[in-house]
Amino acid sequence: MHSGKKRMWILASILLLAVIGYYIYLYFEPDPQRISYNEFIRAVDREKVAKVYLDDRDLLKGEFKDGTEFITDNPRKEGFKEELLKKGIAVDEMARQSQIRDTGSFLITMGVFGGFLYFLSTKTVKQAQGGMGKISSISVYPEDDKKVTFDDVAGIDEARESMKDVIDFIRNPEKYARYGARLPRGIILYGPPGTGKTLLAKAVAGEAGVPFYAVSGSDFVQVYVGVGAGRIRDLFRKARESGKCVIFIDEIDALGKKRDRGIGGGGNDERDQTLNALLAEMSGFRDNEGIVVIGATNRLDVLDPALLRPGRFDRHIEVGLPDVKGRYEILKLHSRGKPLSSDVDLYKVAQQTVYFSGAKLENLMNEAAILAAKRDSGYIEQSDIDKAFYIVMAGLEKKDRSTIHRFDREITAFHEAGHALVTKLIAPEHSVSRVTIIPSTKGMGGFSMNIPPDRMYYRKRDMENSIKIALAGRAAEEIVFGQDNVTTGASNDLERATEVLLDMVRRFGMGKSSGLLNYDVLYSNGIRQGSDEVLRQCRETMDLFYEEVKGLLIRHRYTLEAIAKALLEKETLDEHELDQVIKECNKGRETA
Ligand SMILES: Nc1ncnc2c1ncn2[C@@H]1O[C@H](COP(=O)(O)OP(=O)(O)OP(=O)(O)O)[C@@H](O)[C@H]1O
Ligand SMILES: [Zn+2]
Repeated sequence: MHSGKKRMWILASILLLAVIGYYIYLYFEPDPQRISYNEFIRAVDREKVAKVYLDDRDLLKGEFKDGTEFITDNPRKEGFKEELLKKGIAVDEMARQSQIRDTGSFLITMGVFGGFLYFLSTKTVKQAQGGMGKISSISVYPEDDKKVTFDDVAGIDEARESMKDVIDFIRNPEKYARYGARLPRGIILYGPPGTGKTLLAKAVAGEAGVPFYAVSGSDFVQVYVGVGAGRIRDLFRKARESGKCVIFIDEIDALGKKRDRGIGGGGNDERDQTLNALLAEMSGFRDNEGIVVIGATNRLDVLDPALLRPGRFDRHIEVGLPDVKGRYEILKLHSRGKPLSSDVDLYKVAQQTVYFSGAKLENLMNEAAILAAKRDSGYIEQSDIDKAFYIVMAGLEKKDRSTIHRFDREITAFHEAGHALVTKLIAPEHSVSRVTIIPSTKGMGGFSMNIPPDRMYYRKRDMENSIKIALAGRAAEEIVFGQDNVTTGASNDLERATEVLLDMVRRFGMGKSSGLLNYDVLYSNGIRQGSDEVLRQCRETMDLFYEEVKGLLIRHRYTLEAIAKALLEKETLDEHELDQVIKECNKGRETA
């Protein structure tokens, strides 16, 4: 929006200047003298006329050989042009000035021209934002919205510290040159979406007080060979003109993906050219230039090694999901300027938002603020944050719950009860901070918030448990409602379970018969034979786990039903309430 407005203003100023300029020109230009047709004929005979502008209007304009202009009546007769030409007079049928003279048509011309300019600029900006236009140049503007500093970045302290050096490099490149230090030219920030990579890059520019140029890698991948490379050169030329600066390339994997070494790995010419252009531009920096290129990607391991070599993007900084303390800091930051009621405990919110990225946390506080504003009671309360939590997790709560089929509610209750109960039984170190059957517009029936303890490494057991917990929803459905009544509600669960299992077998050497090989490495070297074995192993293990979970739930069916019943009643259970239900059941069993 911002830059669009700016463009409009620039456009308007150009038009205004052009109109003013035109009138000044009119004012100073001597009026051509009006001569009669006879005078004109005489002048022609005496070979005084150099040029005639011919069209089919009443008057025609011409130039004498001494450069002065005249106007006379246009005879509009056939053969007139030929007569003139025979006498050595130039005839111009484009009717240059006479047309432009006409201010109306002049304005139209300018309008069209301006519109064209405007069209061009919007188009290129769209491209910079991820469009797929095919114009060879790319427009980048240093972003001039509110300056971002390190104060705007919270909860990712390590990444922030690493970036502090970079600011000093940009500010004092001479200092480092004096010591013969090679400056980092390229830095890769990698980590999950929404963790603040863009924010961090912006903050570096903000702190160093230099312009920030942002593009996306996908803008450079074009259909036509050579276009992307041209754009890279454009970008760097622009950046160099401004001296010191930060160039940010989001989604750098789009142009620097590993080349496929597998069967038929011909590669992609266009992408290679673009990548080569980027590398060439980067090695073209002088060390004291103070230009730093920051690339961002979700995965470091997919990048072409050529990109990561020394002298290129040789600094790799992880920007991970924030831990509890980090989440707390981010929540505090995004509560600035928001009136929080005294019942809000941000630390508790931080505890309940495991796996939330900075972007999600920002979103959470924003949704809470919107809810509070709708209520208009002066403060954001804990209940607003709770509601916002569901909105962020699963889209808006469905307004009209009465329309939900009773059967749906029941099956959801058992599904979620299954997840919760199996967690409590096999992985008591997890906390189950919420279980709910409140449906969402995104179609998720309900969910349970399952928080594994923060650990550096995960044991095989932990991974197996997370698979079993994921399978428990479907298992509960099957036990209670029968095999024919299981629902599609488990699709996310199965996806997650499959991912974990595949990782175990393929990457971590945890499969029973698949050995310690890393199958990703095998595949990327063109060895494909193992995949049947991996698949067989995965299926076998999954079936085994599923039977195990079913057995577990059958043995604890009484508790399962109790949890489901409590869910149907209250819709949401927190950890304490869940523990309470389970305890009651155990007591009942002992006395019975
Ligand atoms: N560490 C953080 N501290 C404060 N705010 C954050 C943080 N991380 C994310 N945010 C908020 O989320 C928004 C989006 O983050 P940003 O665009 O920087 O993420 P990203 O890692 O670049 O994501 P993507 O990989 O999707 O491009 C930021 O503008 C900010 O409001
Ligand atoms: Zn589930």
